[in-house]
Amino acid sequence: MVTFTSVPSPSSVFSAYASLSASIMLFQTAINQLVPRPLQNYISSFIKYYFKPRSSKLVLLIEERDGISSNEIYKAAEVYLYTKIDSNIKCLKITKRPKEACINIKISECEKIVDLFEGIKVVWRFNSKERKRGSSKLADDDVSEKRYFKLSFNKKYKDKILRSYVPYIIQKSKDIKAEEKVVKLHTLSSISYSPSINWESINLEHPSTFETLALDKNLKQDIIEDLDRFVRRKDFYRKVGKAWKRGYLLHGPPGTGKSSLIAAMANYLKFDIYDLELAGIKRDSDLRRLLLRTANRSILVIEDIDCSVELPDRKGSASGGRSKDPQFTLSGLLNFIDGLWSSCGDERIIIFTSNNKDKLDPALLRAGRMDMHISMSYLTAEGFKILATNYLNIKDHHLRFGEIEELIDTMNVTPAEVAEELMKSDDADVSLGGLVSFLNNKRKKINELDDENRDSGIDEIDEQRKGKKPKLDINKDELPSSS
Ligand SMILES: Nc1ncnc2c1ncn2[C@@H]1O[C@H](COP(=O)(O)OP(=O)(O)OP(=O)(O)O)[C@@H](O)[C@H]1O
Ligand SMILES: [Mg+2]
Repeated sequence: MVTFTSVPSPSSVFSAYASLSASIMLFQTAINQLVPRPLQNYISSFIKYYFKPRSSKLVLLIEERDGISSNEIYKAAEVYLYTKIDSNIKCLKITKRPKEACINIKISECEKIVDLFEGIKVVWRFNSKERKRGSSKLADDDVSEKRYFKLSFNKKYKDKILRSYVPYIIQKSKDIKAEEKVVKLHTLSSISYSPSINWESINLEHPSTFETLALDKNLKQDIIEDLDRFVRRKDFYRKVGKAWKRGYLLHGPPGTGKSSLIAAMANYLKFDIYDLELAGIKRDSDLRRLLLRTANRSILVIEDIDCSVELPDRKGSASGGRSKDPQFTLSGLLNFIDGLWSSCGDERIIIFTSNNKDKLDPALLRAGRMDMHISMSYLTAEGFKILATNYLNIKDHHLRFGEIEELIDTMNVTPAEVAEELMKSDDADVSLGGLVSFLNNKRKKINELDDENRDSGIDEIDEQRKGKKPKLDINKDELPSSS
């Protein structure tokens, strides 16, 4: 809640005010004898109102609470002002609640913070008043504190401050909080056969980011742009009547970075991950409950979707306890998710991963289902350089890069295989030497296999083993472009 108060400006107007008050008193004495009392009062208040000196300052009172609900502007100001604490401040308040991890630092009552917004000077002060709740018979500790900020500035900027500065502070505090947010990984609780299957969470400590991912740089750029577009399109989704969600299908051989990409996306957006292991779910009611308990601004992940839906105990066998239920199919699951998501929840991302796109249910591949199909391919020379920077801190070039890049270009090797070699020693020369041996051995094995195939009359050498990289397969099922 914001309230306005006019405040007399101290020095310049004070003397004028004093002499004016004296004249008013003289005038009052003179008319005291002539004019009846009620009329006197009226005239006096009329004169005081019109001759009172006007202040150029306006103060906004920003109270912590508005009735029983909290005041968003107050909370935002607390977060924002923390970033404005500088060396001029001499007195700060620090607090820490028992369950909090870090110390909260706030400005204290004796301090003021001066801020500049588009050339306008504003001054912030913090105030608090103790007040007893209810009757005077209450115990001493039943005292509440009324806390508020006073934001003062020249009143000619009232509109600018209300229309631009206050929204700016709210947005800024949201950005600061988003930056500080710790991303969580939610997994199904270990008592998987209990009827009360639920999510449990830990901090996602996966360090993967888009910088550390060994991926084609155009593909990386495409993914980042797609995510950015998605999060800023709230109004657009509403306008076209689509649920604000986005689906990605990541497919590619094991060790090409599908899980690492999911972690990078979560770290980039600061979205929590819900890792839904379908094998742990026995009842549709559990699935529905779990999905309903996922939060907004989150990523729902179903890994190895081609395997998950073919579990024997999901097919209605007695052991699965679903013998009378209709078969649990992928399309059923997708419809279920679609239905729930269309009716509740905002800013949701769903990601399916698969090692084999050919095995996938057509329901998943049909147009409009997954918005973006991302093929995670084998390592390229460009990707190798990213891994060398990550693991060995080599930023420019190394003597062994030439032969390594040549080998990588002629065979399918996963980033995971190369990463494992690069971790074997802190010494770059030793690690890269080990990698060259590993790649040469792999090359030799591929050649031997090719020879065997040729001898047994198989002309057509499998493209994968021959060394061709799968092409990037970005199947964007884009929404119409927004204005
Ligand atoms: N593209 C990549 N960029 C950087 N590191 C990678 C990449 N791919 C794999 N790695 C490394 O290999 C490890 C395994 O990769 P990840 O688990 O992401 O592969 P995956 O495709 O999910 O494999 P799977 O199909 O077996 O689940 C990662 O922890 C990471 O160290
Ligand atoms: Mg994985």
